[in-house]
Amino acid sequence: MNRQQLAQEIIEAGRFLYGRGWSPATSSNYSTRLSADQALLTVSGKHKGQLGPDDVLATDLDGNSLEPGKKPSAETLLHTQLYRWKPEIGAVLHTHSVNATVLSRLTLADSLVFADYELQKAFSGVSTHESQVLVPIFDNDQDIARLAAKVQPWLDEHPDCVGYLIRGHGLYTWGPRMSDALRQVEAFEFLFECELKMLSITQR
Ligand SMILES: CSC[C@@H](O)[C@@H](O)C(=O)COP(=O)(O)O
Ligand SMILES: [Zn+2]
Repeated sequence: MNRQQLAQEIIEAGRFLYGRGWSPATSSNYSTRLSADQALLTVSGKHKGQLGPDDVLATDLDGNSLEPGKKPSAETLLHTQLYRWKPEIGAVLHTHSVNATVLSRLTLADSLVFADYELQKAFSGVSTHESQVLVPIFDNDQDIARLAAKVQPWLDEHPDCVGYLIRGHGLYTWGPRMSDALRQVEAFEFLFECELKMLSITQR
């Protein structure tokens, strides 16, 4: 796919994710792999339901902008570290849903586990509800380089990781194509909602 087509995928992802309420108030950032050593990312501060072709920019995989004049996403390093981690990753989505925000604050542990949900099979590499999907929760940090440095060892120790939460902030997930990353956002959101409903019933 050429740059124009990749940009269009980001624009359409933004319309969908904003429409579902998972990217409110200019929050979130999205990217696709542009080449072996470049990513195409959303420009910082844009309304994600109203992205246009100029609202993306190319970066190298160290997070440096290749397009002076455009401000890269504040969270660029969290995208580029994923492209460096695995060459097969082709798209990364970061969202800010109510459920991801609330569940990551309610969970006092450093991770949550999904088990016995059929929908777990929407995640790459998961073939049965009998598996366990471990999702780490990192404390939020405005210093994104410091946050990325905490995420990296987890990724290296958990090569099957399908996504992670930042506490009180949001979700990161990824896939070979944009459609895979979008499917995983939907799966996470379904499971976050189930977990919150279960908590509200069992803690009564
Ligand atoms: C509007 S608050 C959300 C931001 O602080 C940030 O977390 C975010 O997701 C968007 O940052 P951005 O620089 O636009 O990519
Ligand atoms: Zn964010």
